Amino acid sequence: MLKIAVPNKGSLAETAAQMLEEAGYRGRRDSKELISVDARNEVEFFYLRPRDIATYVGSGALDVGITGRDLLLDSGSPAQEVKGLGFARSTLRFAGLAGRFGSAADLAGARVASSFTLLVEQNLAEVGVEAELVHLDGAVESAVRLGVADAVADVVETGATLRAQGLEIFGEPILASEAVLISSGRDVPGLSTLKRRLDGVIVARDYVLVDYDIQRSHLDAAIAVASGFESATVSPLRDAEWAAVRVMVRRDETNSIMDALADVGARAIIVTRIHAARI
Ligand SMILES: Nc1ncnc2c1ncn2[C@@H]1O[C@H](COP(=O)(O)OP(=O)(O)OP(=O)(O)O)[C@@H](O)[C@H]1O
Ligand SMILES: O=P(O)(O)OC[C@H]1O[C@H](OP(=O)(O)OP(=O)(O)O)[C@H](O)[C@@H]1O
Ligand SMILES: [Mg+2]
Repeated sequence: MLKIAVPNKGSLAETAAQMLEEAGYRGRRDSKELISVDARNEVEFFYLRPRDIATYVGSGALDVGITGRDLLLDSGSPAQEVKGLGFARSTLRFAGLAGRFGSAADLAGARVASSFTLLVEQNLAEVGVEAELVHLDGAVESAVRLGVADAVADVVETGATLRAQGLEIFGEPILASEAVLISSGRDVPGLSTLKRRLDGVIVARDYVLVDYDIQRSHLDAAIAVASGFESATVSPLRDAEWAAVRVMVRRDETNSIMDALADVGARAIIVTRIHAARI
């Protein structure tokens, strides 16, 4: 059985569990369960703290897992990133009181609080800066106000949490992170199926189908707006001057593409969600 580590709480947990369900696996029914078996798919799920998942997978105790790229790299575990899963996107950034620091070089001799001390140490070593690291578990943005650090290195999505504490980002990003599928590096039965299924889930989440009718004389202009994943499906209509077109487009581009299609003469533009996909 393929042994899969899944985040049991925090911002990764819900979407990770949802993606596995959408991929056809049956996860736990009760949030108190730590292990659950999906006999039909021959997989066993282990619900663990996101920060510990790379340790379990890297040791070979479990075959694969879902965690954050930042957590994987900060763990120092030999587990390998298999693929990005496109959610929990964030960056690890330095921040300090407005105007206090201009770049990482200004951190020499300063106290830097973070939950990602290994990543920060490596980053500072690369730029040749020696600073004192203060390891904190979370709510790192409070460290400056409370006087335990001069600067922080923390996860930033919108930046709202930093701003609320009067902090400002400085320097280059330390890391761009997202949820990732990781593996122990062994090629185990069921892994390629899991990968393929997750690819399908990502496509179904990120793309929609757009159908429209267009006069053949405007077809090239419309295809130039959206050419499809491989190539657009073009079907004849009863009126030989018209064609029906179907393309996959990125969900976040849907409205701008619909506008551009309408501008080149497309009519009856219809957008449909994709339930499942194998690409
Ligand atoms: N606001 C956010 N936006 C996007 N990704 C985030 C955000 N906060 C945390 N992450 C990502 O989620 C992962 C951290 O998950 P984890 O469950 O350990 O922390 P958490 O969601 O902050 O929960 P906790 O309450 O235990 O701190 C990391 O990969 C991190 O980059
Ligand atoms: O840039 P923003 O959109 O504000 O999001 C970033 C914040 O979200 C997470 O915090 P969380 O709420 O998980 O608390 P934590 O610090 O205790 O982990 C992260 O640690 C940042 O603090
Ligand atoms: Mg957090």
